[in-house]
Amino acid sequence: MACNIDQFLDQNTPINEPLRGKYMKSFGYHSLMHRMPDVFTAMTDLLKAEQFNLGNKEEINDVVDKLELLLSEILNNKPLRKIDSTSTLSLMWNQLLEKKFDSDSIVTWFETEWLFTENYLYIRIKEICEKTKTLNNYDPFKELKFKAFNESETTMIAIAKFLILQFSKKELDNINLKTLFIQMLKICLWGNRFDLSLNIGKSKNINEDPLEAVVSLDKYILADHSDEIWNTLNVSNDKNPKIIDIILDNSAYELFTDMCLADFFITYGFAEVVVFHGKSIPWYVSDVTKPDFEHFLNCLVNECTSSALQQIGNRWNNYYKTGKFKIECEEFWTLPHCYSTMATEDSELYKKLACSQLLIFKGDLNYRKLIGDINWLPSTTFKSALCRFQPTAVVALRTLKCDCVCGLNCDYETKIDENDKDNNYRCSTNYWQVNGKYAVVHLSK
Ligand SMILES: O=P(O)(O)OC[C@@]1(O)O[C@H](CO)[C@@H](O)[C@@H]1O
Repeated sequence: MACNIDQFLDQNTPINEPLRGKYMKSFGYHSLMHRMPDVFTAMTDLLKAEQFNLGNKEEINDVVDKLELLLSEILNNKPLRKIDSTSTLSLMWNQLLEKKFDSDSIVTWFETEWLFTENYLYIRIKEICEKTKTLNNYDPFKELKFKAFNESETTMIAIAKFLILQFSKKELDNINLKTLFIQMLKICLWGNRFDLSLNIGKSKNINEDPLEAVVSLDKYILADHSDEIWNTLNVSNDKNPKIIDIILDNSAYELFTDMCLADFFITYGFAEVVVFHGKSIPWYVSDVTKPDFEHFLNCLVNECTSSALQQIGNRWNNYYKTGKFKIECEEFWTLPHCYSTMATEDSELYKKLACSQLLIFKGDLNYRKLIGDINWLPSTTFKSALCRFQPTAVVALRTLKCDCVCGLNCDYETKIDENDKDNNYRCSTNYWQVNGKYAVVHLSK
């Protein structure tokens, strides 16, 4: 053990409490103590490989040393410190750190709320790169995100061919339109399984048939509001222009599925504009930045050999050029705030989101921020877990990768027992919350 274990409790996070790494049976403890070394190894391996491309061996070695010191700080549960940078985001972080230092007697990696310290990790990584001459805009995860794109090409081609066929049909009656919507919604949901921070260093070839997967995976959805979301989409209101916002998660395959869903909204008139919200700095290994978004479109148009992907890529690139697809990377998404504080912490963003028909939050980290990273009782309703965050209709599409969940039907344990009765990998009581196998489709309006 790298740090004083007296500060740790051999239990899970207490009910209705925020997740903290000090609870040794929690995913936060496992992530900080055992997953972060893998994330750091992946970063330093990529940097060492870059030495021969960037020709700045000395500076890269210095960054590698600083990353190793940062990892040692985490594993030894050291106190957090302010960010040594003058960037706008760093100054915002330093205001939050000052408040934290004033309010909490102990501010360390494992004692402080895990949501805060895990988000803080990525601004510390940004600080290390920012202080260099040749790596100040370097994305330590870029190569991993590019590789993930190549590993998902087969499945993307299958979906592209399916979409082109659907879009070629003149008219879809309401039943077929709803069927197509739910297929796109669930392809988008399951696109969240492929998150590099969980599978760091392991290649994740995605070869499944996405349409078959939507059917076979339905039994792993523990709360499914797809029908209610469809009904909400069909309720007209006087908001103009019709905008739908997708708060993004991971690049590569997940981003592809997000754009498929966005194309459905544009093609069938549910939205005139889809606004994607990305991250302003490299985040959680595979989260989408604006360079990732534009690189992704460029890959589809110029690097793929598949005519279907080129056709879809040109279609989406045209949406992007004509303003039907927009990407915005507000600082708020790379601060540690739970979304229930958005109305006060970033009232401009809250007002902007209030103009939307629908907000679709993708993935686990967004979900955690939606529900305050609290260890709710699973039967707690999604609406109450949002703690009055409701700028407009809110959807969460999330595969469970972290031990906090809400809004589950009373039969969720029966479902899990039926699904996993033959598998002996039930290594812990909350294994189903952290292995990315189960999912929720929530709506609050
Ligand atoms: O948001 P995503 O990409 O679906 O998942 C983010 C994640 O990998 O990071 C945290 C653990 O480090 C968890 O929220 C989750 O496991």
